[in-house]
Amino acid sequence: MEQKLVEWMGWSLKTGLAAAVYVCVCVCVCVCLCPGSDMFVSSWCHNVNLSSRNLIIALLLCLTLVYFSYSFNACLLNSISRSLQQSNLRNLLALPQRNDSKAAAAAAANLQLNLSSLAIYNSSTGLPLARIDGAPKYQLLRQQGLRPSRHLPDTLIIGVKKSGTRALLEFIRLHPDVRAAGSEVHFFDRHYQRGLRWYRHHMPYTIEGQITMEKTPSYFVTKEVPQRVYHMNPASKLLIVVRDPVTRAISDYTQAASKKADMKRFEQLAFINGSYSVVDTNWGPVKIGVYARYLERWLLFFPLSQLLFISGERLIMDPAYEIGRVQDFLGLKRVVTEKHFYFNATKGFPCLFKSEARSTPHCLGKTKGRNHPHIDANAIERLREFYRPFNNKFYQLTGINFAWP
Ligand SMILES: Nc1ncnc2c1ncn2[C@@H]1O[C@H](COP(=O)(O)OS(=O)(=O)O)[C@@H](OP(=O)(O)O)[C@H]1O
Repeated sequence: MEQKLVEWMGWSLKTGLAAAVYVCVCVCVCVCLCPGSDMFVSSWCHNVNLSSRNLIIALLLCLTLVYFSYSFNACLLNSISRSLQQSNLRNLLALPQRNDSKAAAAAAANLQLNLSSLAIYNSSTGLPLARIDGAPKYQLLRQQGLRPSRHLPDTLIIGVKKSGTRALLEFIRLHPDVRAAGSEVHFFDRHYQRGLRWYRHHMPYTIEGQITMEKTPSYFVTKEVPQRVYHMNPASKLLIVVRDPVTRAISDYTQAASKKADMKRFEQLAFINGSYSVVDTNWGPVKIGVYARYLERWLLFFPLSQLLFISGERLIMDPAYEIGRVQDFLGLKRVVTEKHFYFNATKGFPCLFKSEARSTPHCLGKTKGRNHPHIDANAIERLREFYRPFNNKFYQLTGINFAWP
């Protein structure tokens, strides 16, 4: 709608200016040709002889004719070319009917044309209206009458940090009906005061029928977030990747240690007083693993049916299985299957044959799937003991036994 208005304004301005210039020229010429006119130009005009005046009148008539025939033909050609483009696109996408946007999205994705960014152009001025990331499919779909626009997310990957949230996002966004914000937006925990308009602006362009997704793992553990998400959309779908809390804590620590050279050992930070008897439940990497505690807050606002729990361990062992569950949960056709994945023995993780961003086989970045430091087996055992009752509570709340040791 906004775009239409801008296009219309551009067109009116252009036409208005042309008309104004044209009227000015006509008025000047008429004043010149009017015998006995006492306007300020008349003295100059009286110097023009009669045959020249006739010539000027003929010229003016010709100009008027050219102007009108140009406007008419431009209009005609425009509408012919638009209908040709539309029928070409329909053939290209083999759409069953004009408004079948889901089929359009899927077919367009099958075109597999890769451009990292593209601009939407104003059809009359030729100037870019907005830059969008995506592929030429959006330009084609726009010509088809399906205008890409930004929407607030319908689905959020809310956590849990270091459980495989990036892998989940990269895998699910292979689906042509899923479009996701590339980086973590942190709207509900850090930027909430900026408002929903700001948030929407950080979302990718989608067409009707596509799901908008965002992942920020800290949402799961931030107190205010469940209520805020509920206020945005009580029907939001929430994806939660969980992993054995002990491995998760070590992964969290490994990431922190990679940024700080003089970081204490994991065992020193996870326990109070240097012995393995008292677990430091205030230390972030340990605290986050008490999943049941955070889940209870979410369940105050959302029914279990709107939450899907994904096993971080299974996402590594059998990504197609977990992605299959996610597609079912989101009401999507199972498009992402085992054909999309291969196991990279060097990395030790599943990788992708191709994705929206790259058409060659690739793995997640080097910050995903790091080598963990050696941790004392007694410390690990003590932590397992600590988490056991919380894990059982979590199994009870979710109705899933993740079988963590
Ligand atoms: N396919 C694939 N490739 C690489 N890594 C994978 C994959 N699937 C899951 N994982 C696990 O994801 C862990 C990182 O989790 P997150 O993406 O949630 O981390 S973050 O919270 O966004 O920082 C990461 O943790 P670390 O092994 O500690 O690096 C991985 O174990």
